[in-house]
Amino acid sequence: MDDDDSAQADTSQRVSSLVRARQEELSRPGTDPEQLAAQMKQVHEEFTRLRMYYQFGIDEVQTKVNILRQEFEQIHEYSPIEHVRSRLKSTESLVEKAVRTGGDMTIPAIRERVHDIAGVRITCSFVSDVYWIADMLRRQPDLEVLTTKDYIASPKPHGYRSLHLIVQVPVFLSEHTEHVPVELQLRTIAMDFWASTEHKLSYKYRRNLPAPLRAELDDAARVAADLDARMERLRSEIRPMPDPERPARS
Ligand SMILES: Nc1nc2c(ncn2[C@@H]2O[C@H](COP(=O)(O)OP(=O)(O)OP(=O)(O)O)[C@@H](O)[C@H]2O)c(=O)[nH]1
Ligand SMILES: Nc1ncnc2c1ncn2[C@@H]1O[C@H](COP(=O)(O)OP(=O)(O)OP(=O)(O)O)[C@@H](O)[C@H]1O
Repeated sequence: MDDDDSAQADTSQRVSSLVRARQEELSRPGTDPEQLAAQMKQVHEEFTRLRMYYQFGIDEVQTKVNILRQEFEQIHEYSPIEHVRSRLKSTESLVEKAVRTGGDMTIPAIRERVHDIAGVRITCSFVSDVYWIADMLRRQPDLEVLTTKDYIASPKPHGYRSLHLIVQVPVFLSEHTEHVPVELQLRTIAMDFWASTEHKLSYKYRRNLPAPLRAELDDAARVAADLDARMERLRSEIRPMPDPERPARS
């Protein structure tokens, strides 16, 4: 078994033991089997509904980003958006994070403390485009920005850089409106390259990277930041930043 397999087996084991604990709790002497079955069905339904709402939240945000992207590509002949990727957190990863962060294992309590169940990642070529796109989204009246974490202005100690927004989007359902938080990660290609490599290494070494690898990554983070600064200087040759004081031409 290699490291990846054993990390996966470890998570699966933790999820199964959680389910077992829940089953044991429900099947204590005196528990009515019909009541037990009804409770298990209810848990399953709650999880299915939760995942559906968050997928709709992703769809809403992704539509907004795609509209901006197409407008730029078709009308302005320049798009600050290079790639868009979305993901709905897997049940396994959600349960693992819910356990890791501590607290009640009820759906409302998990929703309260895990804010990245729905995620959209936007990759740009240039740092100024990251902030430009974030401002465009911030100005949309139906998107409420709940939190902003600027790891570009203040990188994490190991070198991670990105702009994170938790935005809340309304999802209009048949009988009610669900306000769904979506984690938006905005970053440059260089930041994305670094983060995806660091993520793969952290996963392989279960977040305990050997010191030489950590040092190599720290250095790579500095090179990536330097590349972003150099590319930013070239950006003005491609397209000047719009003047926020001047209204756009229709
Ligand atoms: N590769 C990589 N990704 C990171 C790092 N730090 C944050 N991220 C990504 O950004 C997400 C949110 O990170 P934070 O803003 O630190 O969020 P948090 O709620 O304080 O902490 P998390 O428990 O990591 O979600 C993570 O789930 C990762 O996808 C990092 O050092 N390396
Ligand atoms: N906001 C996001 N948008 C798009 N992809 C994301 C987002 N957040 C994480 N991902 C990607 O989804 C994959 C699965 O991530 P997963 O949800 O298991 O963990 P994580 O969010 O990176 O970490 P953690 O569970 O510790 O918060 C990874 O490749 C990760 O880079």
